[in-house]
Amino acid sequence: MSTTAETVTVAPPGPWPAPMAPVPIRATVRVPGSKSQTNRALVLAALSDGPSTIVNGLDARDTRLMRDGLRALGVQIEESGDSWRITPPGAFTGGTVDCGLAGTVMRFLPPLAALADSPVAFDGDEQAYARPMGPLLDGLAALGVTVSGESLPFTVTGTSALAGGVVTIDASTSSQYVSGLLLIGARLADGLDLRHAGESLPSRPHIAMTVEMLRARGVQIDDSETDRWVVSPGPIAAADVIIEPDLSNAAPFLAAAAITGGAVTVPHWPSESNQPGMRLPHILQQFGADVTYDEDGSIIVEGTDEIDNIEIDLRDVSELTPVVAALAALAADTSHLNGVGHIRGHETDRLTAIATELESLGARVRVHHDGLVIHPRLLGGGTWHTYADHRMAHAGALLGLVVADIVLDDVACTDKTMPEFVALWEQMLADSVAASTAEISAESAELA
Ligand SMILES: O=C(O)C1=C[C@@H](OP(=O)(O)O)[C@@H](O)[C@H](O)C1
Ligand SMILES: C=C(OP(=O)(O)O)C(=O)O
Repeated sequence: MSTTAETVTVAPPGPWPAPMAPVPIRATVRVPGSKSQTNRALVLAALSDGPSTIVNGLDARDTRLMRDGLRALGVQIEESGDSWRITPPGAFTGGTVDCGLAGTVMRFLPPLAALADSPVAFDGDEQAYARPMGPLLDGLAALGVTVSGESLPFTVTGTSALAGGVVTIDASTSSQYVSGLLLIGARLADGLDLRHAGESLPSRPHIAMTVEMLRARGVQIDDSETDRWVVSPGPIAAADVIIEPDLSNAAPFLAAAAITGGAVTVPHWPSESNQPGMRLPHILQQFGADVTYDEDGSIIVEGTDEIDNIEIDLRDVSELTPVVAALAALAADTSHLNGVGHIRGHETDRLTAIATELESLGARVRVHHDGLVIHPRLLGGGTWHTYADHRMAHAGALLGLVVADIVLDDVACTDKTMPEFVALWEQMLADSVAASTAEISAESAELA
């Protein structure tokens, strides 16, 4: 039997004892659709010249907030199973948008609000007030939009007739400012000539994803110069799209095979994608796992008897950091995770959260301006705080497979991008036990 997203339920709030793996993990896990693609597809559909359909869109808190936010701006969204029909309004209306803790909502919807015919008020979870917004809001102000506030909560008062032109921002704290502005670039009278001037730019594959999805809808973008994107004015064509599985959300499942000497298969692994999870096969190989693909397009990760330490720059794929850090805490020697200073502004300050939680289990961790140095030690059980961060929950669950008595203080935060996480995880364990039992029975039958 394979573990699927359709047959599962959302985890209740409260403590969750992370189950240990009684046998090597061996399962097939179908992960739901990509958060990043879904929320881009929704925004692009709202900006398009006609109705669009999204199939296999992720149904989770971040994409619910996006759908509700778009509805507040006048967009019509009809949901029928895993097929959503999005009809853009004649003009975006004013209203109130709840961003929750979703970076894609707080960074992609203010530019749309700048096109609305009346003010749009943005709010979110209290924890989201700490997430950086300044460069995006300054970029909107440079376009002639009135913005009150520098972080959540704030109000955007735009006009449906923005001129556009040259805008320079410092996107070193999030690539999402660039993506958010690019999404509306074609709708500005003179288009958009967006430049990044700052220390360094994280998550470039996510910007490439934005550019690719805009181009697929007929938008012309010149990105031949580093850190500059020139978007020509013009219509954004409606399009019907199928969303890929969320490869970053496959990370804890694939890593489960790596740390237990098992084998996990994830179907529908794309041969090409701008999702950061495309780096996972290489990362898991660096940790010592074997990676193969079958003829049906599934990836298979198999653990070996060792977990190697690694030195890695995760700047492009920083959302993988919590799971990579958990693997590093189980490795043979010290690992260096670099290029991720900006994840202090993710769902929580992830550098501090990872260091605090790993140290509480017995590891030694040094936080520096740009990342983490993780010294593995014999780990013991304890409370693993998730800080409302879905990927901290993934990391804690992963460690719990091989370290006894880890209890996650709250696993309901996985609802942010994968409400099925606990059900999929528990099914993965049940499937592994069933696979081992079947193997033992087959061996006994052969011997008899
Ligand atoms: O555009 C996107 O969909 C995302 C961009 C990245 O943000 P940062 O550039 O802030 O890291 C990534 O970490 C986040 O999970 C999703
Ligand atoms: C950083 C993340 O999310 P967000 O889209 O809220 O920035 C993440 O999912 O790891």
